[in-house]
Amino acid sequence: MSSATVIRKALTIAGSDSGGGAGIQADLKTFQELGVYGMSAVTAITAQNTLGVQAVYPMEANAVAEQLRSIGDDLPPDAVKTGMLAHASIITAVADQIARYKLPQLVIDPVMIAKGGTSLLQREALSALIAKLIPLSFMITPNIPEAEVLTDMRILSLNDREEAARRLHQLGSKNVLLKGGHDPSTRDLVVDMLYDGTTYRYWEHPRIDTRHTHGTGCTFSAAITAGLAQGMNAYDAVDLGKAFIHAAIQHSLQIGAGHGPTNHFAYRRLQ
Ligand SMILES: Nc1ncnc2c1ncn2[C@@H]1O[C@H](COP(=O)(O)OP(=O)(O)OP(=O)(O)O)[C@@H](O)[C@H]1O
Ligand SMILES: Cc1ncc(COP(=O)(O)O)c(N)n1
Repeated sequence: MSSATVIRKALTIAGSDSGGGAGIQADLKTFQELGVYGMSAVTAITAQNTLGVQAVYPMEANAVAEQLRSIGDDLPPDAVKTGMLAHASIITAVADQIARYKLPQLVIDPVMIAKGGTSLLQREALSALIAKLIPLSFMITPNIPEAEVLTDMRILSLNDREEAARRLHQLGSKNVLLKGGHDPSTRDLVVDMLYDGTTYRYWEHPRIDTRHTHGTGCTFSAAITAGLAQGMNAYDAVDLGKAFIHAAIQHSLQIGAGHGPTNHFAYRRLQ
């Protein structure tokens, strides 16, 4: 690498997954695979493996703020993503530091519940997410259940999705990416939708028949963040994210006795 090479930097603000398939670990692996320097602010430590979440230890909000100050003072990122935020106090600290350092290109993955059912966000934290963080975001990437909670509506059809995307856009996110992994109505396909306030764009992929999908949402939003850090627009970053997550699910890893992780090596090996 020549000394003139520009190093793009991406920051993840998320929980640690000891099993390495989701959270901070998935994000940093994804940044690395996509050629972006990865940084992290840890919001919670989870004891977790492919069988589920055994314990959750949220950080103190001030510990999260201090990590963000260390990064903001010296290593300004080109794009930022949030994952598990656990508590309202952590959300407030994150929003304050993002505003203070004017951190750009914020992608919010509004993580609420782990695949096994463990809550990763206190119910009372929702109003802080909506009032403080979403208005700062460049993109929000809810799955269908998360979008239902944030918009207070049922999403049963593609028309409902468009209505939910409009409501999320009104909350202040410039781009809304509604993920279709949890939509049973599309059966053999997974359909993701991006709304920028004007246009709805769709990505359709064959649904891969696997139970090894631990960390799909984290990995996908990290790949989008890596694309944004490299200067891509919203559409191109989502396109990159889709290619990355599809390859990672197609070649997902059968490790552990439960739901294995996606394969972060797969995209680059296929290039
Ligand atoms: N079985 C599958 N086959 C192909 N693509 C999938 C499959 N499941 C999910 N995806 C894709 O993976 C990405 C993440 O989608 P998903 O809806 O699972 O997010 P998520 O529920 O937030 O993930 P997580 O449960 O890890 O938080 C989306 O682009 C979605 O279309
Ligand atoms: C620290 C952390 N962050 C996010 C998830 C969501 O991932 P999944 O829904 O695949 O369990 C998780 N399980 N753990």
